[in-house]
Amino acid sequence: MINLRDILYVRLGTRDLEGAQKFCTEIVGLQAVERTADRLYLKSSASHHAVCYFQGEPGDHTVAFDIKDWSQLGAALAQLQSAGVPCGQGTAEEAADRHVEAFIWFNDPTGNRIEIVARPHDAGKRYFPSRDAGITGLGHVGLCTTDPARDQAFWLQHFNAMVSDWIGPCPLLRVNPRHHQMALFASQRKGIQHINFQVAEIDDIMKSWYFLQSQDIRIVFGPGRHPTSGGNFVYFEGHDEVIFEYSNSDRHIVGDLENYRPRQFPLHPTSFCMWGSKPDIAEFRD
Ligand SMILES: CC(C)c1ccc(C(=O)O)c(O)c1O
Ligand SMILES: [Fe+2]
Repeated sequence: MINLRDILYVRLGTRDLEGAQKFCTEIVGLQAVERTADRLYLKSSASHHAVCYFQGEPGDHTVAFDIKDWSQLGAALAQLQSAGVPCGQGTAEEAADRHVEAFIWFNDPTGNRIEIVARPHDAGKRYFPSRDAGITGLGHVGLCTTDPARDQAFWLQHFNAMVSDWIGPCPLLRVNPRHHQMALFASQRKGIQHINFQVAEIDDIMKSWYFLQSQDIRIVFGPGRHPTSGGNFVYFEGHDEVIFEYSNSDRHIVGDLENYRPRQFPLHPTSFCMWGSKPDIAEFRD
């Protein structure tokens, strides 16, 4: 069993680093901490970064988690190798690029690239954005899956992942008490469907909703409230058509875990939003 602690960063390929920087700083409210000819690092908390854009193909996505016990990184790689999972160890140069001491990578059954990180670097400077979106940190990703049941079984077999709730066949998975760090999202493709940043309160959601409209940003869902995590939310389309979500989900799964039963919500609009907002998101329309 590989014990993960939390989601740490995402890496996104882009052909337009300048556009990514403008959108993420001026619209999303992330802080650019480092920029080179082919890299852009953006932070949302005390961690060195939550998002790294690299010069490359849009759609080339990676999600990273940190491991609870860094001394178990080698054992994690051995477990994945013996199970026949495509995987490998990052080089020292690749680790430096990620601002971590060490990492391994693997592909999930859909083909999503996931990294497991040991001793990620924190930053000496606190998060200080130019736009106050109320962000408190990276919350979760919506990760595309071509077979939700298969990929759920993969995550439950190898990791400390647990199902918090299902919407239709799609599980909301957690590796710590927060409601979810990953929402497996039925799709025909691999990659990240949305990136969630947690914000402090509902006022931040509504203030951003007005702000995003004033900037002609396409709102694709919300404002609304998820019955699953309980979070208020707004989703909007960003650079390279990646969708961003702000939410203030405060549901934690704690207490008598032996008897916790994930709730099964039907594949119906009310399961996505209890206020009646309708998503304008490709995967929902298919
Ligand atoms: C629409 C997606 C899959 C979704 C559903 C529920 C929650 C939540 O409970 O917070 C999300 O964050 C989602 O992104
Ligand atoms: Fe989400």
